[in-house]
Amino acid sequence: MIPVAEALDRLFALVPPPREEEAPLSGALGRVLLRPATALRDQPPFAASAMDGYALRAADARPGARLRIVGEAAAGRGLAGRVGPGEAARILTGAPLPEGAEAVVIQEEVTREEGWIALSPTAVAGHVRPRGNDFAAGAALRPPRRLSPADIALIAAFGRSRVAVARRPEVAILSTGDELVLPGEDPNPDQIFAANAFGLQAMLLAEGARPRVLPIAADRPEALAFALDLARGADLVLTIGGASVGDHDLVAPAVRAAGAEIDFHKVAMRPGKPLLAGRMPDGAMLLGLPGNPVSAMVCGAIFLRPVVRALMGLPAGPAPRQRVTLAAPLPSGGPREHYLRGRRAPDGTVAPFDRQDSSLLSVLAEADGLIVQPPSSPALMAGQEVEFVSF
Ligand SMILES: Nc1nc2c(c(=O)[nH]1)N[C@H]1C(S)=C(S)[C@@H](COP(=O)(O)OP(=O)(O)OC[C@H]3O[C@@H](n4cnc5c(N)ncnc54)[C@H](O)[C@@H]3O)O[C@H]1N2
Ligand code: MOO
Repeated sequence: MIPVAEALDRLFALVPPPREEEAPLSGALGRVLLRPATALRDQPPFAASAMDGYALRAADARPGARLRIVGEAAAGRGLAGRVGPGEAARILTGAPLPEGAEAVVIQEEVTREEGWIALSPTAVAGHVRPRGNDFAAGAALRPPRRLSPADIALIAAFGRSRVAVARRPEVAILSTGDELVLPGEDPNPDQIFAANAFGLQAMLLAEGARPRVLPIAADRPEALAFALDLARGADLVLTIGGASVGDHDLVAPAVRAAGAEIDFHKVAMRPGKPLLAGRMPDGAMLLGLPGNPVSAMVCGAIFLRPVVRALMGLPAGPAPRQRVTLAAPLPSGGPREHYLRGRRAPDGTVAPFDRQDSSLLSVLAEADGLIVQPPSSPALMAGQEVEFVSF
């Protein structure tokens, strides 16, 4: 058994460098930028009005001034002429400031007569956005960066329709076990519904990966060999179940028979001990998760998600942890790092659930995250600080 941190380092060592592709902006959300996205020109590309009103010379912006209207500047349709002394131009928000004009007075602060305006005593001139106010030509968003909706708006404003991002990794998900049927199927009395593949599929979708759920493989070497064949082409092969020491735990022998190199098998964590990692003969990463549903989801949060983030082009790093205060005591821990399902109270303290069995998805669904109790930890009292991996 190796410690969790070492297992994670060894997994990151198996992650191939991200593969680059060009994505249209409509397909860029949540992807990781691999090259700088740069602005084609200044924004705004001209001094622009921030308000609807009248453009004038700064020297004419005196309360009570009477100015002759010489034309109109609208967004997308500037005024060809110029604004001279004693003159003003009708201007609308986003329009280029006409030549000669230096400021804008909002329309609420003028009185209009045919062809003329008079500035009110309280009129204040201003309301101009200088050229390049938002960004200058050549301004860049730099990698690595997971693209947010705001980032995509900015890149569009840069004038770019495509961005260089990491390809979404394809993850083949293989559930194993004679006892499993798909939700919607009619199980025998000794069967259960396969749950883990769908929880992990959701986790992968949330990270931006492309999960591919394979048919469930029965506990027979031929069935596993066939299913592993179907996984070809994936960047990561994720198996579920069959990782432990039982008579029907066939995943390790099956992946070996398929030509995989196993890097490690067993991690000092609870739940999640029978974790398996390696590389398939075609170079794909291999991650074998334990079958117990909570074990699979905990390994998903602690190992799969960080690995997928690295495959997506983000820097390698563990699931973020926060320090939180325990709302209830914890008994002393065993030699494995313990990830206890916990609930956060409104005051920010975290309480472990009483029932921590690794088969309890009903508890996991109510949990806000995992309390991390280090290996061989003494009993902890309420009020003590612990690390917490938030969902
Ligand atoms: N003698 C020992 N027995 C076990 C050990 C051990 O060290 N010595 N480890 C235990 C631990 S810890 C775990 S975790 C489990 C994991 O074993 P496997 O990875 O081989 O998982 P399975 O035996 O295939 O299944 C365990 C459990 O989970 C259910 N399961 C499996 N796949 C799914 C799925 N896709 N959706 C929902 N539920 C699933 C399965 O029916 C079993 O109930 O081994 C312990 N045993
Ligand atoms: O490690 Mo198992 O994953 O404790 O239930």
